[in-house]
Amino acid sequence: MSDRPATPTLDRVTVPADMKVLSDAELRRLADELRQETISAVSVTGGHLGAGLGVVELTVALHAVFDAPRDRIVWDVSHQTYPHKILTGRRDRIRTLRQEGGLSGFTKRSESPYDPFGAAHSSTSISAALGFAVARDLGGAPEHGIGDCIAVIGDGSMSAGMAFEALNNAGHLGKRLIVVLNDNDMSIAPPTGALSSYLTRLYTGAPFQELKAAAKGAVSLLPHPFQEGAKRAKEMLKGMAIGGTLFEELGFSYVGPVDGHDMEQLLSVLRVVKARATGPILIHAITQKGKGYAPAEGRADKGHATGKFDVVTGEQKKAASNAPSYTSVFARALIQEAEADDKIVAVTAAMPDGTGLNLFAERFPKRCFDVGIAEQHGVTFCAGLAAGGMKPFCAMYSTFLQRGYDQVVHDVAIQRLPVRFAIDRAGLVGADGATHAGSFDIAFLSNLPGMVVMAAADEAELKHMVATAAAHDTGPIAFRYPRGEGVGVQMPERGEPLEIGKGRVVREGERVALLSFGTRLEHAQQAAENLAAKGISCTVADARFAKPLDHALIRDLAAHHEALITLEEGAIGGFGSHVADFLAREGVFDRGLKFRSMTLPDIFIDQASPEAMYRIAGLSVADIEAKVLATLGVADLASRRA
Ligand SMILES: Cc1ncc(C[n+]2csc(CCOP(=O)(O)OP(=O)(O)O)c2C)c(N)n1
Ligand SMILES: CC(=O)[C@@H](O)[C@H](O)COP(=O)(O)O
Ligand SMILES: [Mg+2]
Repeated sequence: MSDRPATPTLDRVTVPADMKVLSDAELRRLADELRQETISAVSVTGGHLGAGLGVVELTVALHAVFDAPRDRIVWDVSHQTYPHKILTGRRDRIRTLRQEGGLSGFTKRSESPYDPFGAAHSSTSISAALGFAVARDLGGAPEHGIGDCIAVIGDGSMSAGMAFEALNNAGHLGKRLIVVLNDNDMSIAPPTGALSSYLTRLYTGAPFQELKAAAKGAVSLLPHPFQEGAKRAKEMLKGMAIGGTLFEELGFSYVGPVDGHDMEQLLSVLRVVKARATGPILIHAITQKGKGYAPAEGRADKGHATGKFDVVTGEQKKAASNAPSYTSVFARALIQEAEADDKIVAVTAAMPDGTGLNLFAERFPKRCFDVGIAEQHGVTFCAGLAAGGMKPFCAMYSTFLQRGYDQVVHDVAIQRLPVRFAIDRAGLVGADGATHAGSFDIAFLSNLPGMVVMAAADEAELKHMVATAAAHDTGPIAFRYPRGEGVGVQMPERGEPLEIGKGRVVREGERVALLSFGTRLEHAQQAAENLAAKGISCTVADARFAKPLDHALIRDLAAHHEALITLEEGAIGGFGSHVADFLAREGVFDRGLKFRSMTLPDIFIDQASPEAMYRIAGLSVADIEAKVLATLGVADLASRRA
């Protein structure tokens, strides 16, 4: 008969308090079951798999030793928190991850008291945990108090400036603060940079190997009662500390490296740290991304993110599409331009695959730079490259470019340097939700003097915009395009530079002008078609530029239509606002033009399918039709939305 209990250990744990009665052996079993449950859940939802699998033991050990939610465990990025969610009262909803109305794929304060801080962008955890520690010492949260403050940060996220700003401040303040460096030697892609090499040296150096072996040997020699106890842990900890690390120079005690999959080691070290830490302490845990699931371990990205998959084979279920992705169109167009111009270089901040620059790097390894998770540096690095006579394409997701905004203003725009911003994931992105939506770039770029801001209406337009950016040497220029596949239009052989500040009319009509900026054009055309069937004739135009605006086109549309409606997949304050401002200055409203702008609403939209998000945003075809009808005051103002 097996000595395995009939009830899985995981079924006995709803919240971390349930783990306090488990033995170390049971905690080990819990970790195994948690790993299987994580794989099973992600197989039906899709999402971030590899990072969570790599921290299963760490998650169990942290919750076993510390007392969340009083102790604040702050997960960096938080794409690795599915196991944490399962152990903190959310197992019954774990198969709703990243779906509309379901659990977020990241930590979220409104979702659970066990998520003390929301994240999704990287490298914020040490700052936030330090904030909690200082609040604790100043008597914040008097109802329940604040206990230990723990940041769990990956090696990739540690490369960002923000993480070092926080270490610098924490080392100076000297508060009791625990940082767990979860080092799996991976970012989304293999990590680049000198810090990554340094971390690798810390755990591959001979002294560590000897210490690790010694610690392991010591465990088996100890009498049984000590094996799970603090005494052995204390000894182990003493043996494993290596002096003189960068972290110690910054004022942290450094513990490690520890094997982040060895529950014995983890529990021992965490218990001692809990019992003895006085100031800031960094625990260096070595883990493996995708651990325990062969298909993830075997993939180049270690199962970083996945669609729904078959658990047995690891095979992903893919939606069929004939159109190329915008990302791949951008990458191929840039390669074409770079073949003709050796001054073109490309920069990514740790997103080579996501931005398509992996393809560029294969073709031009010396002209492609992955700067790590360092958007601020990436932007200013591009400014330097441009000042030095190169033609840099700074390829970033809209949401991550937010982090480099001061650099866009101060280092690029004010100096009028010709940095080309290729802005991927512009607009709503689906399952990653509000943290990853590219909502603000039109607004935050279009208000900068001298900046050219374009949006591609389809993949052919994107190709032309890459060519336009390559040819534009007199100042900064940006072009935005969304996540996912293009419209399926005929692709030109080569991109042709567009005339700066010139839009185009794609459908001639009479009563209403729909002026679109970006990929809403397809929906505007569909709405115009539907409205034509109802006897309402619409002109549809593609603005192409939010800056400079095509004044002649806008004047013409305003002069010859009863109503003008702008469309964009961006927050208020962007294209529509600039058009409205222009029309107001021209006095057009005084002459009775009916003007409306359709933008993203003034809310953060949670995760959902892209279609649902457009519905929530009020930017679907039906919404456009309803807006036209309501603007004209036509009887069938069926929709409540308009
Ligand atoms: C500011 C910012 N830039 C880029 C990203 C995209 N991103 C998400 S996870 C990740 C890799 C993080 O690596 P690491 O911290 O080592 O965690 P791991 O996935 O290896 O567990 C990146 C680049 C992000 N979330 N935030
Ligand atoms: C956690 C994170 O920031 C990335 O993994 C992001 O989810 C990638 O998004 P894409 O799938 O759009 O590349
Ligand atoms: Mg990592």
